[in-house]
Amino acid sequence: MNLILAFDFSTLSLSILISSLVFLLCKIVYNVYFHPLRHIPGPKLYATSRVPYITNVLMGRLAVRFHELHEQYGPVVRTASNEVSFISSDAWDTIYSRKNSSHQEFAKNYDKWNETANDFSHTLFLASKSDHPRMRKILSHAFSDKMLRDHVPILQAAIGKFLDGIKAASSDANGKPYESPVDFNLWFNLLAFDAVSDFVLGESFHTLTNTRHRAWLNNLSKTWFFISIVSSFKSLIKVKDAMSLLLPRKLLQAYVDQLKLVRKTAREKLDVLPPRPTLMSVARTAPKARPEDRTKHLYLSDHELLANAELIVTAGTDTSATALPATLYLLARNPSAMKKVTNEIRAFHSEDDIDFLALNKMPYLTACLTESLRLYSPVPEGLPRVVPDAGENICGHWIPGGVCSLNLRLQHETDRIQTFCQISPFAANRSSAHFTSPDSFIPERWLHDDSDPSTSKYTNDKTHAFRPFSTGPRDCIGQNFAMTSIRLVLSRLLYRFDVECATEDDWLDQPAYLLWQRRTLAMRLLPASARTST
Ligand code: HEM
Repeated sequence: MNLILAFDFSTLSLSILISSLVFLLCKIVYNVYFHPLRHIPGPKLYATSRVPYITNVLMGRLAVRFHELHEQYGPVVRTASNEVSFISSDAWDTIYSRKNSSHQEFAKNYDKWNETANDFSHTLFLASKSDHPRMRKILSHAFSDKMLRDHVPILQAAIGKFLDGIKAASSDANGKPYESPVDFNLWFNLLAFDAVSDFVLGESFHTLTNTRHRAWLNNLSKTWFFISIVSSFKSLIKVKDAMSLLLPRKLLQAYVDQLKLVRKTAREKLDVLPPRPTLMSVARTAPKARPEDRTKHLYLSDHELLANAELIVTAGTDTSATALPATLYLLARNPSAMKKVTNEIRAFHSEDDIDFLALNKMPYLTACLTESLRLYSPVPEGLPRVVPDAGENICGHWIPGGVCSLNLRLQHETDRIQTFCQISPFAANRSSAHFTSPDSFIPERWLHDDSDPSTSKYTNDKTHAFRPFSTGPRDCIGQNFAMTSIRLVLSRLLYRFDVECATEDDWLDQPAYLLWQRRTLAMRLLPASARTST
């Protein structure tokens, strides 16, 4: 009897195993040879399933791998069974700017992102097609030119603390400055966090001068790592509460606690009229100033305002905190660019002259920052979108909307497997089809100076494919804030100090999990006078 049972059990297990393998094989054969995306160029391995894609996510190599695939297969590549990656300027317009046959927005993949972070579903970043325009309209008041100009003095005060902080950090045990390397990755992170939180909440966490909240910044980049992993798994298998299942409890707790701190501070600001406008106060008072908007539902609920305050502190900090060290590092590695930019900056009579308007007189600095955003886009990975159900023609390729698994007739909407498309800013910006010498730091390519023969070989660069802040209705709302603050920081830093790399390490070579996992950037600080300006 036992023998019969054992036989039955092993036969059953074997049958299940064989059927699963046959099913898997059929699925692979279907995906590669019969799937509607079968004509899209790309490696067969990537067409089989999402597994190769997720393997790259796990290794932190997704952006780099996309770049390699585009170099090999051209501007359109099938990167997973149901996903296609693009890099061209036309693709940016079709996917992100609604310049497509139906003028439809390609939706974000809400399933993938939801649950991955505290309350992001109530923010601009994950707002549905119907909620997004309302939120964006209200919050864009806070990113107006006037707001930005009014915020500059606050930013300048934070930059002053940053400059004092790095000088102190360069001191040896006896307090003698310029003796020890400074970790610019850390210091730029502190500055970005203090500056953005002051802009959003009207209160800085003073991490530049106080070590109390610094642990959070560390946790933040670790959290991007987990959000990236969890969201990729969610695209493979549907798991509920994936974040808390997969994230180590201690890390999840640290992250949630700190967001609570931002949330608590934001909540205290809800009904306080601050002495100067902040993002929260502007977003809060905009509908009151225009009562007619209430009828059009142009307001943010308290819950939405708090969730957005958290999002913007988080999104604004880590992106700016990547662009700053990357630009400084690239300048330090390229002495002729460093010399040109310091000459431009030090042409000002005094550091006090470097203000909002002065930035217009620094075209070479702007070109250096732009070139750094090209080489080392702070958001390197793809910005995935769902192809509308009716399908769309993207760059001459018909990309169908959701298809049914194994092409069986759809019985239920849930049988539909969505098709995704995306552009990875890193792959678009490093493409040899777009840029001459794509891996070199050449700020001159952005200057378009016809009288300078050294720039003429870059005139054919396809600069429209370069969109580090994305494009269309969901592009980066903080891009002017970022460009202004980064240039102010770098110009005052390079006015006061010379900076040199303290290691031979290639700092740009680091993994990315949604954002780059930045490591220590050790640099030597010297007084500016040590450098000749000719
Ligand atoms: C160099 C710095 C920055 C870069 C490269 C950058 C890049 C981007 C990109 C590519 C997106 C689109 C994401 C997507 O479509 O999935 C985005 C969205 C966003 N960014 Fe930035 N960002 C930067 C700085 C900032 C700053 C300083 C803030 C705020 C203070 C900010 C706030 C946001 C917000 C709220 C969104 C969502 C916008 C929406 O969905 O309407 N970013 N950013």
